[in-house]
Amino acid sequence: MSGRVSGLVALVTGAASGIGLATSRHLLKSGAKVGAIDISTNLKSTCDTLGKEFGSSNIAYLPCDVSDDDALKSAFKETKEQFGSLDIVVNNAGIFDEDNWGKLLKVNLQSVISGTYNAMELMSPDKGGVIVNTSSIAGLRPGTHLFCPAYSAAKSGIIAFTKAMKNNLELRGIKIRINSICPAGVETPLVLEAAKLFYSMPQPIIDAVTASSSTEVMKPEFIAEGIMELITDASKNGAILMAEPDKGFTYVEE
Ligand SMILES: NC(=O)C1=CN([C@@H]2O[C@H](COP(=O)(O)OP(=O)(O)OC[C@H]3O[C@@H](n4cnc5c(N)ncnc54)[C@H](O)[C@@H]3O)[C@@H](O)[C@H]2O)C=CC1
Ligand SMILES: CC/C=C\C[C@H](O)/C=C/C=C\C=C\C=C\C(=O)[C@@H](O)C/C=C\CCC(=O)O
Repeated sequence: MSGRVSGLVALVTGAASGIGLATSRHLLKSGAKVGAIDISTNLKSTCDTLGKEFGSSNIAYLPCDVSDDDALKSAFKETKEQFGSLDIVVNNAGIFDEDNWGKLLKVNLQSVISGTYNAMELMSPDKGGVIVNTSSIAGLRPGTHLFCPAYSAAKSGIIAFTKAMKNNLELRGIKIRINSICPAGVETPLVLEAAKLFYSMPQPIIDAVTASSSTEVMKPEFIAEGIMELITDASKNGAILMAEPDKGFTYVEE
């Protein structure tokens, strides 16, 4: 799968808000059909709004808890059944909840792994496809994200999984590309949760994080542009794309 997304079928998790919503909108604007997965009650109104703008036959409303493997598999199958194929998957849903780290690992890491296996099962062996997994700069720099160790572990896990799976797919001759995006702070409800925890930390932690990380936030639409690049640029496979307010987009060197 490379180049234009017009006429292709995409599935986005966490589609009701923030980066997932901006990415779904970008895909629809570019002519793709989108299976929109989210646990939020806002998903219905989000799909209605997107349907009015881009055509209701181009969006599938798929309420689902991504940490429930069976429910996630059904939602993936439903997308293929409704639209006839599955070409693009953005495993993006996530939470910021250090206290509930068991749940965090399921939502932020397990669902990315199960989403990837679902995609591999449903994408066409001839046409192939592309998967983008939303990690975080916290996954690349866990040592500076000392206010959220479990979140950082989940996001590091996504990067390791993406790199290993890229080699796995390539060596088996499977025509699926897999990439990951690693944003720093993005203006969404999730970063407000992060800020709440961050400002409750002891002063030495606040000082250490502030000294090492940007306090600026980016717009979700900017991150969606990076995800679209990872989807459409056929040369990107196993790519880890960082997005930072001061530097913009940079790829992690191998
Ligand atoms: N906002 C930020 O600063 C950054 C966010 N990220 C990552 O980007 C991804 C998207 O987050 P944002 O757009 O920022 O947050 P958001 O809170 O705006 O969107 C996350 C979406 O995921 C959904 N979701 C949560 N748990 C779910 C579950 N169990 N099943 C299905 N859907 C579920 C939520 O309902 C929400 O619509 C996450 O993986 C997050 O970790 C990465 C780096 C920075
Ligand atoms: C931690 C909250 C981030 C921004 C809120 C506010 O705009 C300013 C906070 C002041 C200083 C802290 C900045 C720390 C930033 C980071 O460490 C970023 O990488 C964002 C961290 C977590 C958000 C979720 C994520 O990166 O995946």
